[in-house]
Amino acid sequence: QIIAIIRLKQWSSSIPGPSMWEFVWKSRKMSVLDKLKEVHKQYGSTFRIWLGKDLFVFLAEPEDIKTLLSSNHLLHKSSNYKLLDSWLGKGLIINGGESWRKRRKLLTPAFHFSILSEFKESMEENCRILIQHLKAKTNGEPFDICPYITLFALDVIYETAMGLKKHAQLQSDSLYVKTIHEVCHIAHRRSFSALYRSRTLFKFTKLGRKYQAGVQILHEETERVDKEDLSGDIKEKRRLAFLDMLLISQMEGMSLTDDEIREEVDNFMFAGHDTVSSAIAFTLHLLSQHPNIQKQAYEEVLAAMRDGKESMPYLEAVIKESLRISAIVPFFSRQVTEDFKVGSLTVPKGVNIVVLAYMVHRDERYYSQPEKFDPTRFLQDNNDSHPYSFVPFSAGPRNCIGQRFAMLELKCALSNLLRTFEFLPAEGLIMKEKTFEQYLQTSYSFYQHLCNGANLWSSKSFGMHIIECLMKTYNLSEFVYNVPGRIKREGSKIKCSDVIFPVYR
Ligand code: HEM
Repeated sequence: QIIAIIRLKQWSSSIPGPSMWEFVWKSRKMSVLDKLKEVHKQYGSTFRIWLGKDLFVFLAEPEDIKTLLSSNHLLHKSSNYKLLDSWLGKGLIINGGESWRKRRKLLTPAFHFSILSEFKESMEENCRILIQHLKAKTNGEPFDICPYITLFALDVIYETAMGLKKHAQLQSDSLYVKTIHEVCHIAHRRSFSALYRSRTLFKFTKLGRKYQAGVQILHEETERVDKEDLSGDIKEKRRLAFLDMLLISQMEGMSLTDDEIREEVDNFMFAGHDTVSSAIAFTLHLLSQHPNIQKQAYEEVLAAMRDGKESMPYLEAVIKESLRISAIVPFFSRQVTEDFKVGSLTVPKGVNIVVLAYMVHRDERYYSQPEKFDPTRFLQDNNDSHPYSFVPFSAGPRNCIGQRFAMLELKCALSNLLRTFEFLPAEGLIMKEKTFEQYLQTSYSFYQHLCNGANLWSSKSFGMHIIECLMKTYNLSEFVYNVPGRIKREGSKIKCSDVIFPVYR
């Protein structure tokens, strides 16, 4: 292995990129995405970063991305994904090669559009619950809408994956709901920490033990539903779910074992809730900042309801533009298992290649004023665009299997929410990305001290009080906050992910 690493070191010396020290040290002070943006600016659209013994080559050129994603040979995920294997096993997300191909073939019919319509009822019903909760909060005070949306998305995926109602929205203190949040947070933290990335060391840390205990709780829940489903014990059950389809295929002699089925359901639970809830939150956030766009979307939603039409092209463009700017999955990667030619590079076995969707979506050749939120980009026929300059769901054989499901859920949630509420930005807060991330780093302990047990955004006056204190302490002339989903500090009560002020229409 040492010889292989030395060879890769030699090969990578001709590719520009920062040293690991420079990257890790500097990204301590800013978000990883901002750091990648900076590296991209400095070194160009192909650059490399060594993280420990792993070499990552980043691509942000649509033509290179096309070569990579459309390959039928490059089907293995990078070493990064292994951090999740104790939870997700050999499910679709991290599995590779022939084993992945077999499972993907089995699971694809479960996402056929005729089956997806079965899930619409569950989405609508959960939207009604979400709206009831938000109505109760619209008393003139700004509040963080994110936790409500997360619970909504969790209920939808739980119901559609397992066929049962979780009622996360009604019982947010349930063990399963808490655990899934905790495990997601730990997995996120782990991927950016040199200490926690080591499997052996992680196991012995407090966080590692917490993670393992959480994974066990999640596995037990999926196994319980799986067994009950097999024995026909579930009284409450009434909807067809992904799990049923997997069980039917098992009965019909397809070769998925009980454990494999459990793994796939865990994968849907993971891939299907945080992505969708972040996308809804981002979109509402952007709409709250752009009242004219919100108005146009609202009018289209009303007209569609009046005319009994399903099609809402403007709302769809809003969603796409939001997915472009936010890039909910900002990068994803593959491991090269045999020499692979991409652009002018012949990438040797063992290298991880990363698609930097976040930067591709900001390529000025395809998106003029890329930071501007402008849904009309997706309404015009743009012959100059490149099909691989928009890859929120990835593309090619390993694209997102849940893409249609996600779009259906996004349209359902956003049309219902827009029909009922107007979303306003919280007063006094200006959105700027970078500064706040840097700012959080420096003021973390101060936040902990101030927030001490309270939800930062639970009341406007408390939020404003904290902001004033921070501004005074750090001698700042303006307070800025990040886009939703980017900043979620664990352990503290900081929740600046989405401060939106909904007004009941
Ligand atoms: C806005 C919402 C979503 C976004 C932006 C999104 C994005 C993505 C992306 C970029 C990938 C490729 C990741 C990679 O190559 O590492 C992916 C894969 C995947 N997604 Fe999604 N996703 C969304 C929602 C969903 C939903 C709702 C489900 C399930 C119901 C789902 C299930 C999966 C699965 C199972 C994979 C792995 C597919 C494979 O490798 O064969 N996703 N998603």
